[in-house]
Amino acid sequence: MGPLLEVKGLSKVFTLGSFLSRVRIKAVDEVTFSIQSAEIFTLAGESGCGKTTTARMILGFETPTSGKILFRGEDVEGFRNRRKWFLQVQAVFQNPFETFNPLRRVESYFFETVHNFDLAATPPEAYSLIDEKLKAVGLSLQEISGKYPSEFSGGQLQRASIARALLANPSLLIADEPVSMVDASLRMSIVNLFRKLCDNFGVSVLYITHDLATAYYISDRIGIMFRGNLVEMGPTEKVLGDPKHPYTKLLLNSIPQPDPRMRYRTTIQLLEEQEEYLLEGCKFANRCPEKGKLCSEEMPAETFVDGRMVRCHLYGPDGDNLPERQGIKRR
Ligand SMILES: Nc1ncnc2c1ncn2[C@@H]1O[C@H](COP(=O)(O)OP(=O)(O)OP(=O)(O)O)[C@@H](O)[C@H]1O
Repeated sequence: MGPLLEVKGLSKVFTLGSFLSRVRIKAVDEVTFSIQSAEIFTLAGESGCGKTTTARMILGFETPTSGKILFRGEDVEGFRNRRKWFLQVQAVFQNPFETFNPLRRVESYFFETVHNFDLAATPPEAYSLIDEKLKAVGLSLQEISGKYPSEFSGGQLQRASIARALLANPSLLIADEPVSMVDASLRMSIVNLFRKLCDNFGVSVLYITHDLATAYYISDRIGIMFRGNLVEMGPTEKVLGDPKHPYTKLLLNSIPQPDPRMRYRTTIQLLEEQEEYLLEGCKFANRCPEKGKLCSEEMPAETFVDGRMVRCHLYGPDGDNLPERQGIKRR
C-alpha cells in the first residue's frame, strides 16, 4: 500500500517588509516527506522554521507557491473542497481555548459537526457517536454536557477538541503544537493519546512541535526543519538517538521548551531569522560549529547516511572540501 500523505517539493514564498525594503523569504523550501497509514510523523524545529506554514498548506489554509500534496496518491487540489477531504483530514490546534467560543457550550460543537457532516441518522445515534469519541479520549458526553470552555482545564479541553476531530473517523490528524498550551504535568497524557489513537484506530498523525522529548516518545519518524528546509529526516530513534546534522545536535542539546507567553518573537529575533532565510548556502551556516567554506556558498543536497536523510556538506559528495574534513575520512 502506498503512503497516506505525500508532500512533494512543497514551497511557500512570503514577501515581507514595506515597499522600499521588500524581501522574499522561502518559508518552506522544496519540502518532501510522506506519512504512512497508522504512523506518527513529527516535524520539529525552533520557532519560525516553517512547520506551521507546511501544515497550513496541507490543510488548505495557505496556497503553495509550488509543489504537490497527494492524499492516497491523488492530488489534493482536485478534491480539497469536497466532503471526502474534510472527513479524512482533521486539525488539532495549539490553544484549545481559542478553538471553542467561551460563550458556547462545548457539546454544541459536537452536535454541529455531526449535523454538518451528516454523521448520524437519528439523535440517539448522534449521542452514541459523540459519547464514543469522547470516551476514546478519556471523557464522556455526560461529563461535558452543559459546560462552557472556562469550566474545563486546558488538558480536558484539548482532549475534547481531539474527540471532536475524531467524529468523522479521519485517517490523518494534523496536530500543531497541541500540548504547548497544556499544563506540563498533562502533556504526556495528551501525546500518549495520539499514540493510542494511532495504534488502536490506525489514525496517522502529523505532529508539529518544538518539544523533542514528546516527539521522541511518540513518533515513528521525524523531520527536523531549519529555515524552510528539512535538514534531517528518518526513524525517530536514529535521528534523535544518533543525530548527524549539526542543527539536530544543537536542538537536542538546547531542548527548547515551548513557552505559551512567548508566542511572538522579538524584532531582533525576527530580523536574525530573516537574515538566515536569505543566506545563499546552508541556512544554518552562521550558527554551525562545524561550518566550512562551502557551507555559505552552496545549499547542501540530500544525502542518505545511516538510515536517514541529511542535508549537510559534512556528509555530501563535497564533504572533503570543508577545511575540517580535508585529509579526514568522510563520515
Ligand atoms: N502569513 C505570513 N506572511 C509573511 N510571513 C509569514 C507568514 N506566515 C509565516 N511567515 C514567516 O514564515 C516563516 C515560517 O513561519 P512558520 O509559522 O511556518 O514557522 P513555525 O516553525 O511554525 O514557527 P512557530 O512555531 O513560531 O509557529 C517565519 O519567518 C514567519 O515569520
